[in-house]
Amino acid sequence: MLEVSIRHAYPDFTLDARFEAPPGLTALFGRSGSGKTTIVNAVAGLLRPDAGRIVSEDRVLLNTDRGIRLPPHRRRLGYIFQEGRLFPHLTVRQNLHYGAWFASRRTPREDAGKVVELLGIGHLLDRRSGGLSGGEKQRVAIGRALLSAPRLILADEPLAALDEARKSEILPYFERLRDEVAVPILYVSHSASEVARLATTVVAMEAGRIIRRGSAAEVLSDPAILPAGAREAGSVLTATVVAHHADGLTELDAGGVRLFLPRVEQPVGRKLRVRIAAHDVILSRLQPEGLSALNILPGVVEDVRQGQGPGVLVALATPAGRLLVRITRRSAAQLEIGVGQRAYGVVKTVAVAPTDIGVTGS
Ligand SMILES: Nc1ncnc2c1ncn2[C@@H]1O[C@H](COP(=O)(O)OP(=O)(O)OP(=O)(O)O)[C@@H](O)[C@H]1O
Repeated sequence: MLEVSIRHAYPDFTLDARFEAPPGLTALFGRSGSGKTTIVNAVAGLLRPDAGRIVSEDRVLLNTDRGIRLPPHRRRLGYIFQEGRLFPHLTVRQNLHYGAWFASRRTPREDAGKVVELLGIGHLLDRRSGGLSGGEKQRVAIGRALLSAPRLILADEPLAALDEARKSEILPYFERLRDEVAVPILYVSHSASEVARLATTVVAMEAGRIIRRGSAAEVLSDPAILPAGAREAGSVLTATVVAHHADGLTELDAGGVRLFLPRVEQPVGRKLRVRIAAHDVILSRLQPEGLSALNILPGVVEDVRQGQGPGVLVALATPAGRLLVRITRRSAAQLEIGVGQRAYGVVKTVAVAPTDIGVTGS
């Protein structure tokens, strides 16, 4: 458990944030300038906040009331930056050892083997890190952070510098980190899809304050919380793999509703989290018939929220969870959408991208 309570004033910005991060991956989520990096820097010990208390796994890292402030190197943190920050002239093995050296021999030798296996970097050990791809570098950077035997991992926008293909290569390693390594992770991101895929807990920030804390499904599907803007709005449903069909589709069960997605390479019985972008859902007041779309979720309208632009965000309570639908104001008026009405959300199978489907952490 990580407990953070920080107050800090810059000339034009005041941070006043308090939250707890339980085990798993806690995403600090908010738009640029909301204060995410300021929090990470305070936890890392790189920023001396005006006032605050930070406790990681029962170790007090900072308590300004009691004059306690551990220096950065004694905080036992693993740091994963946006650009791997490896030593390019050293081999992967040497870069990894650097992490272990920092831990002053606290990492048992067999752990290094486990980390190398977890991240699939065994074949890269003798390569110079300068010659690796962006995705490979980032895997080594994760390994180096892990081998420093950290009590907490800080990851500040670790995927932001990667293209879409590299992102989808790295996301499963962060899932493994979350599910297989018992070290809490504080993960900074402004990407709703990344947070939907990885976060056990989401701490949403705006203008230096925490505006919401909860599970990815709860926070991201709250129409009031759209730090990334309405374009990124979407919901997170939990579903279980039921069958793989010969026509290339995977059938899922989401709270009793059948969903069909392009083939998902996960075994039958596996629980998944599926992000569905609000602009990929069609809303219907009547039960649709004769449609090509395979996924129809019945529900009740819970919330209708007008944005500043032409869009309206409708939250639909369905047996599969809360589904967000983005429609135009005109459609909302034509459909006479109102809270309490029955409606149907229609999701095209091919609208769900592979990066929007991940395994659940718990
Ligand atoms: N050293 C500083 N002096 C003055 N203001 C600062 C300083 N560092 C950060 N700020 C201000 O604090 C605010 C929050 O910055 P911060 O980097 O924490 O935001 P962020 O959410 O991490 O944004 P981003 O995603 O762009 O990094 C910004 O308005 C920034 O200009």
